[in-house]
Amino acid sequence: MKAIYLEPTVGQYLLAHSTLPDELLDELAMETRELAGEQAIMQITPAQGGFLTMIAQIREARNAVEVGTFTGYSSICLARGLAPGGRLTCFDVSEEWTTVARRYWDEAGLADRIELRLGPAAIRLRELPADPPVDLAFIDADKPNYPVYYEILMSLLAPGGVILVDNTLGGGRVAQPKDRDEGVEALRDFNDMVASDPRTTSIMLPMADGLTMIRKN
Ligand SMILES: C[S@@+](CC[C@H](N)C(=O)[O-])C[C@H]1O[C@@H](n2cnc3c(N)ncnc32)[C@H](O)[C@@H]1O
Repeated sequence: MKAIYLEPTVGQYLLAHSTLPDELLDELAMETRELAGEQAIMQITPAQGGFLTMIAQIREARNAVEVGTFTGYSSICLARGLAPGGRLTCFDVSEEWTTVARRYWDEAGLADRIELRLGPAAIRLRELPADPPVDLAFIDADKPNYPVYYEILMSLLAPGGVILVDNTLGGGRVAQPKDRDEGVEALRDFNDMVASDPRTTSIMLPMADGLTMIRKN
């Protein structure tokens, strides 16, 4: 989703003063628009992509997890930031979209670092071993299951490990108490739960549609 809290000119200025996505990511974004039409909005923004790579680099991530892969943009950004020998495990229900992701992992030379597990993530995440612990996770799938993904990942996360969660502002609707839409309420409950979790420190960033960054103490 686009940056909804910034003037477009300011958004363009920020991007022009950040490391830009390479041709492969631009090509993937273009192909996703052609294949997925309006659904292409599910893809993270270039600024978020750069941020994911940087967090993975700073964290020196060796065991990363992604919930919600779609055509692969965010997974490529995460995998590029992994420490040498690091691995990314991706979860998604869609064979159709992840076939595109697999092709781009090959093109990016990342296929040996990424494993895809197809199926409902609420079930498949539970198959992950506790050892080695997860040091970085990105949640960007079906919103009603965010609390489930969060709890499973918290149980697998190393101390100092980081979880990033996308779309936590729900188009800004979470901040409008009169909006009682079921999906908005669920997101609001999730945000309240994260903010009051004594096991973590967290910050909500106004990046794209809201990106929450959570660190396990
Ligand atoms: C917002 S898109 C992910 C976008 C991706 N991070 C990117 O940057 O391109 C959400 C993805 O979650 C997947 N998804 C939806 N429900 C799911 C579930 N129950 N378990 C696993 N994946 C699911 C969808 O198939 C879709 O590919």
